[in-house]
Amino acid sequence: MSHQSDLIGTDINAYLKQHEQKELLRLLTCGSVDDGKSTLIGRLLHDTSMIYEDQLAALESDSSKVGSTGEKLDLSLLVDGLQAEREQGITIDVAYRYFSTAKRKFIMADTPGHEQYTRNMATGASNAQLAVILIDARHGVLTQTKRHSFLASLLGIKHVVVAINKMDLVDYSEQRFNEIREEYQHFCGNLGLEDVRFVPISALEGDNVVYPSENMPWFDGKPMMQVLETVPISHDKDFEHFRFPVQYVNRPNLDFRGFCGTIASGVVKPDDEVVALPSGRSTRVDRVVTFEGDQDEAHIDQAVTLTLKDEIDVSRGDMLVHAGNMPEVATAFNANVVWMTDQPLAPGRQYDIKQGPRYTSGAMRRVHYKTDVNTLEQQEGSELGLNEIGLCEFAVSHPLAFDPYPNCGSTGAFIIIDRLTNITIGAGMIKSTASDAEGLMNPVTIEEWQRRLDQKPLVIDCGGEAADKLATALQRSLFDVGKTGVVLDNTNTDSEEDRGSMADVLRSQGLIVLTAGISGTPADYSVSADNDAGISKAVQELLQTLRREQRLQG
Ligand SMILES: Nc1nc2c(ncn2[C@@H]2O[C@H](COP(=O)(O)OP(=O)(O)OP(=O)(O)O)[C@@H](O)[C@H]2O)c(=O)[nH]1
Repeated sequence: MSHQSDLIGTDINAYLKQHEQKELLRLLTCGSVDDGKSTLIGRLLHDTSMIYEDQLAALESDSSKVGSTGEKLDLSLLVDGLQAEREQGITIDVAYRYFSTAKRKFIMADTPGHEQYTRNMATGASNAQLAVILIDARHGVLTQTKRHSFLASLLGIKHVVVAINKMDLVDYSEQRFNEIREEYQHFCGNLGLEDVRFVPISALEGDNVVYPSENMPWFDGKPMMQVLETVPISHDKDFEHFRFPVQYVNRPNLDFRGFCGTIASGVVKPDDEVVALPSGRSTRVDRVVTFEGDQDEAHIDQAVTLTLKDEIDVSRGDMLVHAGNMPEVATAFNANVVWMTDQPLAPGRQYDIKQGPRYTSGAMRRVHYKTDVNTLEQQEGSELGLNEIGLCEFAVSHPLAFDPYPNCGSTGAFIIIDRLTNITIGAGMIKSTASDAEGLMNPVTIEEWQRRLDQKPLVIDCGGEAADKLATALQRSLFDVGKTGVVLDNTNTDSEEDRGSMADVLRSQGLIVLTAGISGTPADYSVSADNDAGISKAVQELLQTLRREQRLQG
């Protein structure tokens, strides 16, 4: 390789340490056919001297034989693996390229741009922090540009670099650059992209890719590589909301029981009060154990083992969170779904759902709307076909603890798996909790409910500021001990009288009815909470009361 740190020759350990500590940026490149994506990637690798000497020699020889750039190096030939696949018509996947500069490490996902590869782009984008959206300066903003930008916003990518390429073919015109920038800003206004930067480049000539362009003195921004090296990504991390999905319970002997996983967000310290979800049981952290020994603190992205002060029941897939800082917990939710297989996502069909280490089964209840990826218009529909995207409502058989996807990508995302083939057929991003009460009408869960109609009937009135959340938390805890609850909230019925009679009907069927902040329902129990900490306490107290009165076994 032409360039490398001098440290490699003198102190390899110091070099490795330095490399390990560099910040990692995951990025995605998207562009339409012939926008110059391959040339840009080749140019980035070439100008940062990330090409080995023998690769360079092969590139020179290939360029003279099959290149499309005359005398010049055809840098697009460097990344032709993907193109070769395409010519042969075999499955196009996401190609990942790894490179580094003195400042950062990069993992670049290179995805094909055509609409039929929407699912590939979703895969490549799923953990990207930045998207490079390529525009051909001659053509301006195209349908594909809009589709790529929509997907980037849907998948929660916070930083977008709009690279306006082939500036050499428009005489490096400032006016053309400004036109395209305004056009893009006009349509992306609705997408909620937080950080959008524009760079005029020529991938072929190397203008503003790694080095500032002498041909565009009017541009006072940074060349693309400098943007990639300096975009502030550490602020994107959430150190506030502690979420620890348990990946494995480590019990090497009778004296040690640790919960292993990677911290999805937030910070944890010994003695922190934590709640295990979905059970709602609370305790304190005893130790934060790592390969390097016990730590005083661990934070997002670190793989750790936590031990707890009390022997509470926590299994793989459960989540530990701080008391007073709870995620949503629900068996029904609304999520944006990208569908990735030929057989459509249809209501009522059973799928496996995997959210982090948690597996459950579930079904889609209804499509709220589908989004046309080209026009961004919302359309009606009852199913999602291959490469379609829509907001759908799901019901799952085990309560999931999650945050809305824009708040926490790790806990708000899930994949949908075909039960027979075990293949991932969809990707979902949770938007909000959906009403569990509607599950009563759902053919998928009715059997489950009938199986559980053995409990003594009761109605619990959940009041206070956090009535809805309290009802949902209680429902989840009841479900966990093998009972089924139904939440009646304001939206289910219009009048108090209707609510009263609906509660009676449900009760007569043996279901536990939870009413959230509504009056007029004769209740057996009344619980109240105003905040997350109150909810956890109220749930515990009610469960204890029900157990004491032998209305709830176990
Ligand atoms: N003049 C000029 N030509 C460019 C520039 N960037 C790329 N090209 C040319 O545009 C053509 C397409 O470039 P590629 O890099 O293969 O484009 P791509 O987007 O990767 O295309 P696909 O792989 O087909 O999706 C090639 O002939 C490139 O040499 C540029 O900045 N200026």
